[in-house]
This record gives sequence, structure tokens and C-alpha cells, in this order.
Amino acid sequence: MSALHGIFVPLITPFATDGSVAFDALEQLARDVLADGATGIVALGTTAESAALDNDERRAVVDVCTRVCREHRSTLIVGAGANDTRGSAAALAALGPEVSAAMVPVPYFTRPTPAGVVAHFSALAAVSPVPLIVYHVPYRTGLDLDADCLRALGGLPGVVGVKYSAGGIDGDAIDLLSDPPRDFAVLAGDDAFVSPFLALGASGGILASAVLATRQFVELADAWSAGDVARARELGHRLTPLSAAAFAEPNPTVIKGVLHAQGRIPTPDVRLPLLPARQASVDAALMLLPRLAGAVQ
Ligand SMILES: O=C(O)C1=N[C@H](C(=O)O)C[C@H](O)C1
Repeated sequence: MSALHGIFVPLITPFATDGSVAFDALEQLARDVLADGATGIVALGTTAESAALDNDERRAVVDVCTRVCREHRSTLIVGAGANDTRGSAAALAALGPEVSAAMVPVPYFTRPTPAGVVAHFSALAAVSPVPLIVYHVPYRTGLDLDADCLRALGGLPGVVGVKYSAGGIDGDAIDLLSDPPRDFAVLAGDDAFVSPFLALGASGGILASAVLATRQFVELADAWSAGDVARARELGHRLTPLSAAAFAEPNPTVIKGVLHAQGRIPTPDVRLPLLPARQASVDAALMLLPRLAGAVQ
């Protein structure tokens, strides 16, 4: 697939006051970010509290996102997979033809060797109905992968990209970006580091905080892609504090607090073991939004 450029917004799962999923609010969020220029959305990312949804809820979330992406002709990425190969293959088999790619975590908790990780993705790519994006997030999976391992994954047929979320820009990120596999997209997955990632050649980002300032993140990606360094730097410096504020507490608690304060979702509720963000954290993020509103050209 060639559509892995630009900003992809992983959507939160809004809850109604009775605890059910607020599908109408989810649909509106999807429409908003696509209208504001996002290349696509991610359903069932970490941001969606996927682990706290049941199978029916997960299916219904994907249905809503599929419908909106179809109408907008936009890219739909769906989070799928777990820490074993058989279960991950079953999750992938359930994805429909309108899913552009699946975002599959490096197997967490089990602690396979790098060769085991490559064998895992090789087995999944062989059976998956859709292309795979490797979700590399060592602070969640407990498994660090070096640039050579990521290149091996990127060389597998059917593996089209990586969401790189190592908590910053480390030597392996620089190594990978200096010599990525052919037709392999490196996507920034740590919101506060997206601007330097794009400067190094990443093709875009999967960024939960982009739901709060979609047009500005899109313009950031466009500016780096066009080589407008001055504009890109300025926007990056303006957006970084928002991303930092959005992640001051476990994702997506602050983002939900902000969206609720803006009237975009019915409650700021999250499901256990997450707890709602403190009001001070939500206020700190909210305070940054007015000065961003004038930042787009
Ligand atoms: O759900 C996602 O995809 C993202 N999750 C990350 C996280 O919660 O660690 C953050 C990133 O913005 C996208």
C-alpha cells in the first residue's frame, strides 16, 4: 500500500454515562479529524482502551470507523494482535477488505528472541488478509528491537511499516531511518518526537494528541515534506508542549478530559485499571489550545 504518509489519528473510545460505548461521538471524532486533513484513522489502538473492550464493542468500533473511512476515501488502520502468534493470526483473519493495514504489536510479556519476533511477523504476514504495520513500543511490550531486527521485519512481504514508539529518538531510530527497507514506512509513534522524526525522514505519524489539533499536525507533516524547515520547526515547537501535556498521565485519560471539556464526548470516563486524569492535567492541556488555533496558515 502507498498511503502511509501523513498524520493518522488513533481514536479514543468515548463512553456514555451508562458506561456503554458512545458510537455517535466516536463517529463524529472520526469525521472531524478526516475533515481536518488526517490521512487516516486508527481504530483499536492503545488509545482506544482496546484491552478493556469486549469483542462486540471492538467489532462495532471497527464498523463505525470503516463506514467513515469509506465515505472519506481515507486510510483505515486497525490495531490487532496479542502476545502469541496463533491468537494474533485469528484476530487478523477477522479483518475485512476495507481495512488498509493492521497495526500489530511486537509480542509483549512472552519475551521471544529477535528471531522469534521475525518468525512471528513472518507467520502473520503469510496469513493476514491485510498488510501489517509493526507496533514497536518497548516500554509497553518489554521487548527492545534493534535497527537490524526492524529492517528484517520490514523486508518481509506484507509488512509495510513500523510505528516507532521507543519513547524518544534513539540510535536505532537514526540507524533505521538512514537505511530503511524499500517501500517501508517509518511512522513516528511518540507524539512529542514527531517533528524531529519527520525531519529525519519518517513518512508520518500515528499520534493520539493529533485529535486535539489535527490541522496543525497535518501542516507540520506537510511542511517537513515540502522542505519548509522554518515553518516546520516553528509548528513542531508549538505542538510539542501540547503532546507533552496530553501524555502527562496515562494515555488516553488527559485527551478524554480535554475532549469532554470541549463538549466532543459525553463523559471523560475511562475503564479500569485506568483512572480519570486529574483536572489540573486536563486544564494544563486545555490552556495550550487557544495559541495553537492561530498557528495554521
Ligand atoms: O493508540 C495509539 O496508536 C497510540 N498510542 C500511544 C500510546 O498510548 O502509548 C501513543 C500514540 O500517540 C498512539
